[in-house]
Formats: sequence, C-alpha cells, structure tokens
Amino acid sequence: MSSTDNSNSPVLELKGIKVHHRARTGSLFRPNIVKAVDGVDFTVHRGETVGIVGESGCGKSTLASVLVGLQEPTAGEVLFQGTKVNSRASSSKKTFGRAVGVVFQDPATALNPRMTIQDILTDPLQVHGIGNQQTRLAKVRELLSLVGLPQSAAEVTPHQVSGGQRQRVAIARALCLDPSVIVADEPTSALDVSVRAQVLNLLSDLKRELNLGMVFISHDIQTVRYVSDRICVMYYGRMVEEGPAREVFDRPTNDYTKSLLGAAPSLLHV
Ligand SMILES: Nc1ncnc2c1ncn2[C@@H]1O[C@H](COP(=O)(O)OP(=O)(O)OP(=O)(O)O)[C@@H](O)[C@H]1O
Repeated sequence: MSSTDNSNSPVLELKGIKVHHRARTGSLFRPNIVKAVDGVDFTVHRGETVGIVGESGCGKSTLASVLVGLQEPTAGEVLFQGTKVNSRASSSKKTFGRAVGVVFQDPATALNPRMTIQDILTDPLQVHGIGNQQTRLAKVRELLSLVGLPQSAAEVTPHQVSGGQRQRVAIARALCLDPSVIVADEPTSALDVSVRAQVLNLLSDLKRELNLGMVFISHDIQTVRYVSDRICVMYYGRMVEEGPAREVFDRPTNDYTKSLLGAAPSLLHV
C-alpha cells in the first residue's frame, strides 16, 4: 500500500461496489438475490465528514462493513490512498485494519465487559506488536485525554462508566492504531438523548484535530446534517443523491431525499 498522502485525493474510495446476497426464499435453480448494495461509488478525504443517510434496510451497515474491510464485495473496488485493497490478502487486511477505525452503535456490546478499559485500549496495540508496556500505557493516557475521559477510567470496566463515557471508550479504541479514517455506524442511536450532542461534537473535534476522514452513518437525517460536510443519501442499495450538506438540505434534487426531509421534524437547521 502506498504511504503517500495527497490531500486532494480521497483517503478511502469505493468504486462500483455491489454486495449481493442469496435470499432464503427462492429455489436452488432460481435463487432470489438481495441487492444490499448495488453499484456504489464513494469517497472520503482527510479532514472531512461524509454522512451516509437512509432508512432501515437501505444498505448502510453493509456499506460500512465494506469500508472497514469486514465484508468482501460481490463486485467493485476498495482503494486506500489510491491503492486497491484486497481484503482477502492478509497483509492488505492488516494494514487496512490499522488505517480504518470503526465505532459501532452500541458500546455495551462492542466492548468486552470483562476487560478493564486500559486492557481494551492496549489490546489492539499488542495484537499489532506496537510498542512495549510503557509506551502502550502512555498511549492509553493520551487516548483517554483525547476523548475527554479521566485517567482513573483506565482501571475500571466498561460497565462501570456511563453510556456516553462507554462510547468515548469505543472511540478511543477506534483511534488506538492512529487510523486515517473513522467509520461510525449509528454511533449515537443507543445513547441517551442528553449525551448525543457531546459525542457528535467529540467526533467533529477529533476529525479536525487529527485530520481524519470521517464516515458517519445514520438513519437520522438531522444528526447527519449536524456533523457532515458532505451527505450521501442511500435508497435500496444505491446512492441517489450526494453533495455538500447545505446543498442537499436546501436544494434536494431527488424525490426520496425530499421525502426524507419532509418526514423529519422541522428542526433541520441546527
Ligand atoms: N447476510 C445477508 N443475507 C441476506 N440478506 C442480507 C444479509 N445482510 C443484509 N441483508 C439485507 O440487505 C439489506 C441491507 O441491509 P443493511 O443491514 O445493510 O441495511 P441498513 O440500512 O444498515 O439497515 P439497518 O439500519 O436496519 O441495519 C436488507 O434488506 C437486509 O435484510
């Protein structure tokens, strides 16, 4: 993989991505195919947040799995810094795993409840053979302060902190290996309304401070508007609209985008 970083080029790019599944219905000879993702082109640059919005079942999570290298597409290419990533090749998989961090919806299930937060944060470093015990502990201290958690959080387990703090731990873990991109799949949906804005602001601050490419996935168009520089609207496995956040909101061109905006409460201009 190339290590060159041309800021005008996307850090992560999808070209013609399809993910088709064989449905349980249908026969052996005439299977029904579910087109979870059906020909998606997508880019994210360093220092920008790209929001992907669409209703349940439109293929958002499947696309997220492709972006983080967990799902092999049926067709299409994934490029990291301009170089094709083959998620089946282990060397490519390892480098890709370091380059792209992921934050899932529910930190209560994404984090091992039996590990201390310190162990959760040092584990990826150990797996990748990075540093020694001393430098790993220094990294834990740095990560905790980066995500706004007290140093004392290192000693406790995820269930001993609040839901919002747990998602901060999950974000710290996603940052452990100094990724270039963070993919956040519904990162605030499982949280109390009172802490959602704090987590969204944290993600935006980290994007800016660390010059990350951020992919923010949600069914909630208002949340997407709040954090995104650019928005992609997904419908039945396809991107039906893409553009700067303000343009998509103020002058949507696609009927589905218009219906999404029409269905959202009028608190759009946050
Ligand atoms: N392994 C699979 N086998 C068959 N169909 C699948 C599989 N994975 C996903 N699908 C189908 O693909 C479509 C897209 O699913 P996906 O989970 O990506 O949507 P989503 O937009 O993330 O929805 P949600 O927000 O509800 O998770 C859905 O119709 C889903 O049922």
